[in-house]
Amino acid sequence: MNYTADELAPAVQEILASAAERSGGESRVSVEARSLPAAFAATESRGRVPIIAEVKPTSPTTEGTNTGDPVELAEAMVEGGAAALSVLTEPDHFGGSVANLERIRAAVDVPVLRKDFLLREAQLDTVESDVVLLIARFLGDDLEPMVRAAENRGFQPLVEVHTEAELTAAVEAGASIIGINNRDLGQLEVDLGTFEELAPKAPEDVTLIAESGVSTVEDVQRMREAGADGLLIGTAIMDGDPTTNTERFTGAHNEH
Ligand SMILES: O=C(O)c1ccccc1NCC(=O)[C@H](O)[C@H](O)COP(=O)(O)O
Repeated sequence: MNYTADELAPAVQEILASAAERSGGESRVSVEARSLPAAFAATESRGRVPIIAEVKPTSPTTEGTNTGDPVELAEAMVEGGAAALSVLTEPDHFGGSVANLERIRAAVDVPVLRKDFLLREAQLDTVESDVVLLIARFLGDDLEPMVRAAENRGFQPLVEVHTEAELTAAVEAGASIIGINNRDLGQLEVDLGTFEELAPKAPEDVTLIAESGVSTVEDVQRMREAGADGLLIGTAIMDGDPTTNTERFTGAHNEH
């Protein structure tokens, strides 16, 4: 692993402790993934900003829980023009579930990202998705084998980074989709400057995603100007009407 527990906020320590306890799937999955880069390209060709809209019922930094039907929320985001969806499967701190992901993926035709804290190869076998999140900070030396294990099952791995060292590790692990998280998972502070600082250091041919803390159209424009091919937005889409919110972000003036 790439961290020591006392560097992490208590909520993150709890998230990782419960992730370590969760079992894997009973048999190896094999996925025919819907392409995330192709979905981004299709959205760009319509003059819209590629947004991965997140079905995020709650989180350690969100007040209350959105009890809306996850499939209805997901369909509303697709209606608003989301290029792809992110679905929390973490059950203990984000109100997510594997069942939510299965139902949503069956109901929509855009790529679906599984958002969880995966620590072991067997946990990849819990459910099918098109894209799977691998967090560099928590995988450390296991990152490269997890990237290979995900690809061997047909998943597109999205490797999440927050520092230059993690970005280097993601590139060395062969990641072709990299998410720069503006939220520091150590202390849960958000700074959009993180993406602006790291994006120029990423290889040109990587699909680059700005994650977390985006709440206004100006934030979308800022991330696009800094080089984001797409943005992952949770709270600001879940808070209010998901269709209107997604439409607003996908329609942010496209400077990219
Ligand atoms: O969102 C949290 O509170 C959180 C706390 C601890 C670990 C991870 C957390 N979020 C994970 C995410 O990556 C976000 O859900 C995602 O990037 C969307 O962020 P936002 O648009 O700020 O809701």
